[in-house]
Amino acid sequence: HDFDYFSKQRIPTEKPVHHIVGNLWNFWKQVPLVPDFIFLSKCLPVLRSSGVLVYDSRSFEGNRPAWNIADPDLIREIGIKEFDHFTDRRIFFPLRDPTLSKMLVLLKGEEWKNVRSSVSPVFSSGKIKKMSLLMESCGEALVEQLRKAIQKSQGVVNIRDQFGAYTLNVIATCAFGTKLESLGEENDPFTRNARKFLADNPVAGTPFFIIPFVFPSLMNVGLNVMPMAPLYFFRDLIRDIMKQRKAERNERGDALDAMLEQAEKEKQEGGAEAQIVMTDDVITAQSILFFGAGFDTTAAMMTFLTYSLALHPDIQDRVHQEIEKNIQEHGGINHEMINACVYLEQVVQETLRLYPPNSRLERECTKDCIINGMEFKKGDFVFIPVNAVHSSRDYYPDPEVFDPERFSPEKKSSIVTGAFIPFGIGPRNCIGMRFALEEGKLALCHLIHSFRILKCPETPSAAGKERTSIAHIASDAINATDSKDALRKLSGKASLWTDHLCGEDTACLMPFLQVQSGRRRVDLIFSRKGVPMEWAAGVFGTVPHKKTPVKVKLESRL
Ligand code: HEM
Repeated sequence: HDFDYFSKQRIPTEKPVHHIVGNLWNFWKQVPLVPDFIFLSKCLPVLRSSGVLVYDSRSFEGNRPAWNIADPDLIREIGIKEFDHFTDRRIFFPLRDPTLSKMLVLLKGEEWKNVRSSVSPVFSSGKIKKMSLLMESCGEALVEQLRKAIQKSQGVVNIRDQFGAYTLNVIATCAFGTKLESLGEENDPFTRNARKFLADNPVAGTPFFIIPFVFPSLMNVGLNVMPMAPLYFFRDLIRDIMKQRKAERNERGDALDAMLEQAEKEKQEGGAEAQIVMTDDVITAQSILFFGAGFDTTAAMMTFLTYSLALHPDIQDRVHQEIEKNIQEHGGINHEMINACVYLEQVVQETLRLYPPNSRLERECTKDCIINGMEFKKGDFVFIPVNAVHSSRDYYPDPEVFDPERFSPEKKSSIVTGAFIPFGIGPRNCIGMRFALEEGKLALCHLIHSFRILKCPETPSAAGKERTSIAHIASDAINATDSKDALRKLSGKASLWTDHLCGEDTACLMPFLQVQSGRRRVDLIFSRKGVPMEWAAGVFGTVPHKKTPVKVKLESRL
């Protein structure tokens, strides 16, 4: 491997920490990575001028070079214009099961392209409208569930859990064609397996977790760090439901129906077995994937939106008024009604900007190419730090402020393409975006129509402030005279990842520290300083988690 790969292109590079595993060693051992801070402070001016931060990720990702791209122009080049050179993502955990390995996220090249275009019609606006009818009952069930919950706790609820149960119910209904009678009931096999499937990977935080990063080939020869039992449970469940569906031919209007319909269409159009993309295996794998990809992300969006409304009663009042007006006009909470809520859409967008559920986009270079004078080689990784881009002053004035006006019809067009990427970018963006927005907005309309959301003593301190207070620590550290020592003290055992770094903005540095460092120790470091923490899922970034309750008070409006 050419360790001067980036320096030859006059791009600053981070020095590797360990010859084989690099910084991943630190990720596991949770040792301080002070040089990272110094490296980053050197990079900042470069980053500011070019919008690109690059480091030799020999240290992070085995011996593969990785680019960190924070500049919207380049993000557009890679995500859209030069997509043919960046079609794939790295596969963390290859699944050898012939069915499960067909999940979109595990596919590359032509196979991905074929499955993606076959699955896309499942999320067409017509199909979403049908699924919306199924979601409506889940929204009503959520309100019921919340009413029960507030009776027990003087109105104070952990909305994260509540929304988790709701998204589980929606997926059960819309992807698995089954209904959860009792939201999230623990002894129900579906819920039990779902929890296992969506829980922390037990291997995370142990040395085994770095294996797929450093020795990906071992994963291909049978080593597995994923708990497989729940995946097999869902695989078998879907197969049974599919058999039943085919036999009964009774249409429910869910994603499974849409996929079966697509399979039928391909059979009629293509004829030969070999031309059918939407096979039973592909359908089964996607159903499970929708579950994994859509559960935490959507619950996060809903959690942070509700939380933001608790902190901003004026914004809440405006959303509420709009909802009531549209309920009147459209005869209830439904697909047409939520689409008429323009301000709600702004609030959703701003939530996704300030709290993007996926903090990193990833691409793998599939063909050598030169973009803006930079040489990308086949096999290079490209990382796009979503949170960093969304928190950059260059694209958002006062980025730490929750301000839905940024997305008003008048101002929206001035947002730079490539600087708002909560659902990714280009042909490999989130296939479930419309689904997520529909399910999220439906439930939020039910929630806001039925309850007033209030801040209470249990509510974590303001999200905006949280960032600011963390930013203070960061700027103290960066301005400290003996920076090395100050940083050592500050960082404790934190290792640094670049996902949340942007420009010279120290405020952005810290969420990245907060989020992307080994979780246990960072929790510790910040909680000792009285700084509230979001739960951090190691390399995967911030995802809402039951370990960090977000409590608000709900007061019935009806
Ligand atoms: C607020 C909720 C959600 C957010 C913020 C979100 C975000 C994302 C992001 C950032 C990506 C990567 C895109 C890229 O690399 O350019 C992605 C991919 C994906 N998402 Fe979502 N997602 C959400 C909900 C959902 C839902 C509900 C589903 C399914 C029903 C879903 C299914 C997928 C799938 C299958 C992919 C992989 C697409 C591919 O590789 O072709 N997501 N999502």
